[in-house]
Amino acid sequence: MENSKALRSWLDDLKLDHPLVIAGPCSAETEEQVLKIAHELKNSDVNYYRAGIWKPRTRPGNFEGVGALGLKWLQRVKEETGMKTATEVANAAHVKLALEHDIDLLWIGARSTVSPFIVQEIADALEGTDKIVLVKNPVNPDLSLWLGGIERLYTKNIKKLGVIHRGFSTYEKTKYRNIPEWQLAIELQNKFPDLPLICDPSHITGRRDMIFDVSQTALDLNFDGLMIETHIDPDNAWSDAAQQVTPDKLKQIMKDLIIRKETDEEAEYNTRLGNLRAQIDIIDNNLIETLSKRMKVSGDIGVLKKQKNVAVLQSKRWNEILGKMILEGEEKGLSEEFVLRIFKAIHQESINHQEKIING
Ligand SMILES: O=C(O)C(=O)C[C@]1(C(=O)O)C=C[C@@H](O)C=C1
Repeated sequence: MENSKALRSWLDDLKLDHPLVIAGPCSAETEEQVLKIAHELKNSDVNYYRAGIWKPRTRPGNFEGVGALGLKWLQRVKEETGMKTATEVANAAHVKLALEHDIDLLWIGARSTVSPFIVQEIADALEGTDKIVLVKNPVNPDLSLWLGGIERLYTKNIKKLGVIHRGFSTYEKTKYRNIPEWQLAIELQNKFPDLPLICDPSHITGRRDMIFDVSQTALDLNFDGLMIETHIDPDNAWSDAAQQVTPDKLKQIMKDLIIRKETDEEAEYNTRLGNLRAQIDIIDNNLIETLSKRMKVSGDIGVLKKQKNVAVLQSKRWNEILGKMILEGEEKGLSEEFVLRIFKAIHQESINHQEKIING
């Protein structure tokens, strides 16, 4: 699959003057709940009304969705409010039912994207559809697997495609439910600049008080839209209560978000930007120069260690360096997380370099 302008034509055809918004409850619970939220969202920026009908839960015994019955409720939403509808599908049977109920947008969840068998089954069932199909990232940060999902759909002549970034699972405790790893989304944009890219801040944060900030970051990174879980009574939602917002809160978020343009043609802006970018170019060259010098010294240490038969990894020395650099970084306004990432990468490269020397 190659990038092409045609990939974003379904989005362009909507002629929106704001980011695409997909909102609605995590799960359809009752007909009344689904309709009540929908009516609250009717005259807002929401383009697609979402509701989970089949819910993949981490452990059995939790609410697993109302099933096909909920699709009828979504049909009523469309009839009564005019909003288009969206739901998650996870197998061929779901696809069949969703198409029979004229759901406008289907998405493949993170736990399905990890399995090429499931994605293929869904792609086969959707062959040639003119519905919009979005693929959430797999739970693990694997860009090829994510794009593989899109390619399986594309090969089945499904042309209204897009991706949803919902963050990645991690064993580490972080402030996020699923860490954003924005770098992956940036890489994806580099490969497929015209593939519509939606952010799901609800699953990234797992907490409603962080949704605005993550949404703003997404827009600053040129995302095309947002999927935000919205519930009339979030605290008493049957699933993912902590991350849902009320319809009023959603409207406020949409109002407060700043939408920035991709670039500006004004001459003074471009001159100043050009000057600053020239500075960045020089600094980047110096960084490479410095890193290469460091690697040469590391190589000399490797030669020395080889002569004396000493192990490559020296944890005590390494921890001293890390501690010092974190403090140094802090003084210079660099976050601990950033310093750790950079120096871990440098250390790994230094080890690889010495390994080659010692075993060469
Ligand atoms: O100090 C050493 O012994 C080195 O080999 C250098 C270095 C580094 O790159 O800073 C590399 C590997 C060791 O684990 C510790 C530090």
